[in-house]
Amino acid sequence: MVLRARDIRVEYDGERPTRAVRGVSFELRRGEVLGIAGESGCGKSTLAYAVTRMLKPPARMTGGSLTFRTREGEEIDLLSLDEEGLRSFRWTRLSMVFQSAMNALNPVTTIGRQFGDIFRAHRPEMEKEERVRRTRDLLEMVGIDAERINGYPHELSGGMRQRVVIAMALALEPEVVIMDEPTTALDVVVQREILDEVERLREELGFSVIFITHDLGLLLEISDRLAVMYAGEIIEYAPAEELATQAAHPYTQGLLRSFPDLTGVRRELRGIPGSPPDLRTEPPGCAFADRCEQAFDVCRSIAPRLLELDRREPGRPAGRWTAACHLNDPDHRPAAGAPTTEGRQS
Ligand SMILES: Nc1ncnc2c1ncn2[C@@H]1O[C@H](COP(=O)(O)OP(=O)(O)OP(=O)(O)O)[C@@H](O)[C@H]1O
Repeated sequence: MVLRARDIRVEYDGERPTRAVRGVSFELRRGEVLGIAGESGCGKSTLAYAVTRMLKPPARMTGGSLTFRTREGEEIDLLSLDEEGLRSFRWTRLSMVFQSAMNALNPVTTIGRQFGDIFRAHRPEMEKEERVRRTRDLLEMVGIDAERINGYPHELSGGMRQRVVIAMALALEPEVVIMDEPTTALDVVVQREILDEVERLREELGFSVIFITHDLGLLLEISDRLAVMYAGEIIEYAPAEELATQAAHPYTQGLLRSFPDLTGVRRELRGIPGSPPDLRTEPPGCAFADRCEQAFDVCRSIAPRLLELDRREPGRPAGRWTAACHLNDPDHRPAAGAPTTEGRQS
C-alpha cells in the first residue's frame, strides 16, 4: 500500500451544500494503476483535489483520513501536514497532472526555466549543470527533443505541452502520480501515444497512478483495478480485467453497454437513461434506483452498503471485489424466482 483513503467526505458550501464526495475509501498499491470512472459530476475531480489536499473554498473536507506510506516505510498522515509539509510532499512524493495542465505552463518562460524552478525549490543543492542535464533527460524521456529546453510553450503542440507537464510531474521521482483526464483535450492518436509513454515510464520508474476519466473503455485497458463512482460514492471496486465481463453493479453494467466492445464485436450501444441525482439532496435508498432497470422496493428505502463479493481474482490473491447493490446482498435481494423489476420510472 502506498496511499490509503478512508471515508473521505467533501462538501461545497452553499445555501444547500453539495455533498460531492460521500464517504469514499480506497487503497492504492505500490506500482499499480487505479482507475476512477464515472459520469460527469459524480465527484471524481473533487476526490482528486481532496487526496492532493488542493481543495479550495467553497469546497470543504468534512471527514475522512489519508495515509501515505513512503518507500522508506514511514507513514504520513496527509491531513496533519501544514503548508510547509505539503509543499515538500507535493512533487517529491505525489504529483498531479490535470486536464488543463498544458495550459498552466507559463507562456513567457522557457521550458528549461520552468523545470529549473521545480529543482531550485525542492533540490536546492543541485548545481545548474545538473539541473540542465536532468531537464534534458526528462524531455527525452517523454519523447521531446532535448533542444526544446530553450523553447517556449507556444512553440509546442498541445500533445507536446502535455508531455512536458507529465515530465515535470515525474521530475522528482514521485511515488504516486494522480492524472485527472490528462489526455481528454487531445486527439485520439496523440492520446494513445501519451498513454503508451506513461505506461512505459511507470514500468521503468515504478510509480503508482490514480487515473481519472469518464472514459471507461480507456480505463479498462490501462488500469489494474477500477473504482466506479456514482453520486459521490464508489459503487463498485474491482480488478479491471474481470470487471469488463463480470460487473456486479447495474450502473457499471450500464456504463459498459455505453461504449463499443474492445474486441470490435458489434452490439447495440445503449447509454444509461436519465441523469444523476442532484448532489444537494439526499433521498433515501440507492442513488441509482430511479435509473436502474433492476431496482426493487428496498432500493428506494435503504441505501446499499459496499459489500465484499465472493469473486475470484485469478493469480491475484490479495484482490478484493466490492459492490454497493442490494442484488448482491443476501439480506435484501429478492428470493430466486420472485420478480426483481418494478420497471424503470421515466
Ligand atoms: N466550485 C464548486 N461549487 C459548487 N459545486 C461544485 C463546485 N465544483 C464542483 N461542484 C459540484 O460537485 C459535484 C462533483 O463535481 P466534480 O467536478 O468533482 O465531478 P467529476 O466527476 O469530476 O465531473 P467532471 O468529469 O465533469 O469534472 C458536481 O455536482 C458539481 O456540480
